[in-house]
Amino acid sequence: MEEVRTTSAWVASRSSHVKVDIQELENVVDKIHDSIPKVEWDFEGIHYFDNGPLTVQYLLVLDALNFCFWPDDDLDYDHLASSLKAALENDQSAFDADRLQNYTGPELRKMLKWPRPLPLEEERVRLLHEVGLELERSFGGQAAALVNSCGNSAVSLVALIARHFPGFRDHSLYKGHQIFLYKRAQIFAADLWGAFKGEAYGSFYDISSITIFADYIVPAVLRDLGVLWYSSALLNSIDSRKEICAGSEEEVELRACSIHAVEKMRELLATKYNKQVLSVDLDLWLWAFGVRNTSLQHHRTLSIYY
Ligand SMILES: Nc1nc2c(c(CN[C@H]3C=C[C@H](O)[C@@H]3O)cn2[C@@H]2O[C@H](COP(=O)(O)O)[C@@H](O)[C@H]2O)c(=O)[nH]1
Repeated sequence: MEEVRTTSAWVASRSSHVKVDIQELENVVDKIHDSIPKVEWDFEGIHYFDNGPLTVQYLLVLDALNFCFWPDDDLDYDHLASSLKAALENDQSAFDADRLQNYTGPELRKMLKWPRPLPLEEERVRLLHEVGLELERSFGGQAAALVNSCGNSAVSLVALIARHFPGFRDHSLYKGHQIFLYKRAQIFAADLWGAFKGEAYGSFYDISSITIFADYIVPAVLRDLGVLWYSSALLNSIDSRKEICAGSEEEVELRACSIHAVEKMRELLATKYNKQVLSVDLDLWLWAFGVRNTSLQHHRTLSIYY
């Protein structure tokens, strides 16, 4: 994920709406270095897990739909994860590749037990079809086969997903440069690692290469911690719940500076305190803090990527 790291750093070195406050970042690191909060994967108890290939299929479907909940005040990630789990428990073939290719919007809504159209529903359906079609065409219909072909490398898995599934190619243009963020592809690797506790389908020798997952929760937490500084215009937009356009400088800076800030935290933990920490662990700590603190305002961007 060198591209994610270097292109995010590139944005952070030229950004004007968002800045990483290195002094505040150091203060946070000084505070947490001897008791880095560890949050367990599935601390909520909402995910499907059977220790086998069906779990891999479930996680790929979950992460294909893991974006943009905020337009509906009542919808959140927990609801998605737990309703997909219930659907699979009720019908073990619900996520078979041929079934994925045929869901309609109303059927998806029914599966998720949601009484009204989902945010970006047509996109969600299209992305499900894309996953089903490509799984069938290249991996015998099995997400587990996709994972098996990456040689226990999370980096290869992310690259493979980006190559096969256009909907996972999370990138942006910023001042003419291509910036790679790969939120859903990376979170799929991290979910496997977390669910299978680093064994079997979750065994990756290079899990430390994964960065955080630039969504709309983590930037809000980093702002709350003082690690990210926002311009007053951006602060106003976020606090007044104004939509921020996908691909705008503000949006790219929010996401890229979040990635860069957490990479800097890791670096400091290693150089100042000799502590080797994974971005995946820092991400889960920050994200869990963010979703428990519902008063934090987050940026609102219509996007299929996060
Ligand atoms: N950075 C980061 N972003 C994450 C997650 C997760 C869930 N990961 C699971 C894995 C193990 C744990 O047990 C978690 O359950 C979801 N999101 C993002 O949050 C947003 C949804 O927010 P809200 O509208 O409040 O539900 C949306 O952009 C969604 O894509 C994460 O881990 N890291």
